[in-house]
Amino acid sequence: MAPRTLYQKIWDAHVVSSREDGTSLIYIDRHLVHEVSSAQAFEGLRQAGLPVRRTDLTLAMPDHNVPTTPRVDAAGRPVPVADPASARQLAALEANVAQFGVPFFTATAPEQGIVHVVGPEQGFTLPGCTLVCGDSHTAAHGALGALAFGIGTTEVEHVLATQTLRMTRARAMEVRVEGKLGHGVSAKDVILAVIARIGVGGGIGHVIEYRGSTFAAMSIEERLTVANMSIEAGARTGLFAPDETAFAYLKGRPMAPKGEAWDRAVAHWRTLRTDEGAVFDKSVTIDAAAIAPSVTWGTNPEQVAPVTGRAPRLEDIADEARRAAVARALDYMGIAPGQALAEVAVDHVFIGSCTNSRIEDLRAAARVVQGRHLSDRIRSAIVVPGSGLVKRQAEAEGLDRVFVEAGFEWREPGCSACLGMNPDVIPPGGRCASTSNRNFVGRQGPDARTHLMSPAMAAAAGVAGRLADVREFLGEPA
Ligand SMILES: CC(C)[C@H](C(=O)O)[C@@H](O)C(=O)O
Ligand code: SF4
Repeated sequence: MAPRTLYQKIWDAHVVSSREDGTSLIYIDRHLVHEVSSAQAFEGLRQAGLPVRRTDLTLAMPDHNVPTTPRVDAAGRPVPVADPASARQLAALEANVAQFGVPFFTATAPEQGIVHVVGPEQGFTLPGCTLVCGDSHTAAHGALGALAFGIGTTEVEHVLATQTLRMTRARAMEVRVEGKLGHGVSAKDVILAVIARIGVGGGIGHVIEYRGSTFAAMSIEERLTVANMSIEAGARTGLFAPDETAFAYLKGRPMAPKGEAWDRAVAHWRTLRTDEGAVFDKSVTIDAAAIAPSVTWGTNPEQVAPVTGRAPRLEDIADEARRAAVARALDYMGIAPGQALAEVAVDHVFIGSCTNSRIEDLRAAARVVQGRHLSDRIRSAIVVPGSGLVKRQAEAEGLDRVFVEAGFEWREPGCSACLGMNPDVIPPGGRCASTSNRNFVGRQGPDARTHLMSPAMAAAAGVAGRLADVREFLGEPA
């Protein structure tokens, strides 16, 4: 057989049938469900009189709309959700999972959290599986070697009913990063550098495989950050070949295989790598040493620069359309062309989202704020763990105290200020140092301004009251 990429191998293993028109029916091994993209899908099943075909391969939880303030009162009673639209959507999910028998973590379950944090954490996400969710950041699960796609509500219904999905084959792209990352440089800086290089359309039509020594040295949590943002480069999804790091991460997780089944699974997972000589349709290589702690200055994730740098000067941009787009972005962001980024004052901090709300993210942020306090300029600063288990772990390590003593609020798990679908909204004109993945116009609230960065950088921005270089807050490199 001709040498194949990892993507081809997982795809080939899941084709149920192929059509002349180039589409294939793909078997889906795992389906994550949240409240925003599932209501119509369940309604469709109801109308067609269909059950959920494989409830055992489906897992649901609320994440987008749940408030991140306490969910039970002092007497242990659930606190009602104030926003009527959110309350309706959350109630609909609860009713649907009950009617169709779908496994469910309620808003007060210790395991509840953002689907993309909970899936890997529970061992629901496994190497070589196909995984879907009605959510664009499903690409995250590629960190464990799952072929993971964000899908629309109609497709959610199709998967619920049939456990299959009709898809066209993508092209394969290789993104290589080689070498050791510099002091204070995180996985978030790496994926922002990748997007800066290939552009927000650079991955269109492709599945990205992340390769090279820098990625091989990353933990699963760091890989989750990288794979998560594949979609921000336009890619269909992102993938890492599962390795010893992935197996060690998964071993003993509640939903991972056990005993002999584990040994068989690992033996299979070891075959899941791109063969020598397999050809990628596109390939880029980035030198790890060239990546700096970075912040976005604009309104898409490719508009990013080292924090020591400046916003672009319009006269340096030859292309007229690009110049106009940059001018519009800077105008929205309230940043002058050529302005030094470290001069930009910040008034909100958000540490959370499926990109950066895992335990390692919280540790990295806590390391920066330990013994320090938020600047007087900061109007709101929240830390939102990605799941109840992350929250509990952080509390066991005393990280909640570190954040609270520094002036942060310590919250319940959910999507929170990543997008304005719940009470955690940045006010108009507010400027937020955010560990999320999208800095689009109005993403965190109408007229709110978002600067994407790593957890350590967001912590540094909170302490400084401006965009700040985390290296000034860390000790000398070890
Ligand atoms: C609400 C949901 C469907 C949406 C998505 O598809 O990604 C959200 O998670 C986002 O990040 O914008
Ligand atoms: S945390 Fe943000 S990006 Fe992730 S699923 Fe929620 S809203 Fe989407």
